[in-house]
Amino acid sequence: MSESTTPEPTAAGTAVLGQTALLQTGGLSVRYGGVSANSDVDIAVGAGEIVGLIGPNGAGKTTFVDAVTGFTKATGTVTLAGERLEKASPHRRRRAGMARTWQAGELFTDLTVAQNLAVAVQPVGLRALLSDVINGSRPPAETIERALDLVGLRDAADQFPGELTLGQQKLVGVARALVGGTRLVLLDEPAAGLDTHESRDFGAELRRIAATGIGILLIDHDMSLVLDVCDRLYVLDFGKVIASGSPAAIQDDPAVISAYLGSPEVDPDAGTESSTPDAPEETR
Ligand SMILES: Nc1ncnc2c1ncn2[C@@H]1O[C@H](COP(=O)(O)OP(=O)(O)OP(=O)(O)O)[C@@H](O)[C@H]1O
Repeated sequence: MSESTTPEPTAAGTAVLGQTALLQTGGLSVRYGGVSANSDVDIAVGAGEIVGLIGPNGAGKTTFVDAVTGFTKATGTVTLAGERLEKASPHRRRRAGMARTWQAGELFTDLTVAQNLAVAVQPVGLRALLSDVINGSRPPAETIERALDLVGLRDAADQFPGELTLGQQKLVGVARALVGGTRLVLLDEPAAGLDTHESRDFGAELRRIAATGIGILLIDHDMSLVLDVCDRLYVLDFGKVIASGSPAAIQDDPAVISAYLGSPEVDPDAGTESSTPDAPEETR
């Protein structure tokens, strides 16, 4: 039982969503020694919404995912569908319906797609191991099929990752996080390495997943994917949210252009170190 059952959605979260958020963080903060990796981060994701989290390298995006999913020590609140989870273990948060992908989320090349998903949901611990030995290892077939359905890859269940396109392999990575009643998925650079065409297809699949009611938090440096597919964006810089809003509003926000969109990483023509506050169009 959590100590408090009262969610405390921030004004920002409720105002934007006009509904109770699926995920709501309140004042989430993480310190690594002298570094404030996340500082009072309030982020909301609604059911069926794709929310982007962008920012320069080292801004604290992965730290935020680690803090929400319980993989790093944080202060502040994490509420999923009204349930306070900031004190819960990563395992309990997973069971409550939140799942994540990892930046280096490679698939097992000698396992089939279905087996890659089954491995991801194998329960851990001695009791689970004993039950596996007694009952035989039976992957939950319907759950796996459903997750593959969500990413449009049901027919690929018996194929090996090497037989799939890179875009399909990335979707298998997403499917692994969708197994077993996931309501909110946090995707950490899931489209890394995809070309423009693959990235567009990948974005279309994300939209299909969100249309089923799953909330998605998307971290990616591929700005055309993020601007195209997200309903709303948050921008982190030095661990703090410096802006939030629609993709159109974010593209025109001078603070964002200065901190991120005007950087050479996104716009190689924008110069070296300095930002280009006057040139938001060039960042598209
Ligand atoms: N385990 C850790 N121990 C100490 N410092 C860390 C740790 N993880 C991250 N940091 C620091 O916290 C800050 C935020 O890092 P984080 O990886 O969250 O940024 P990011 O926005 O995800 O970056 P990128 O876009 O490069 O993935 C950085 O200064 C980083 O060096």
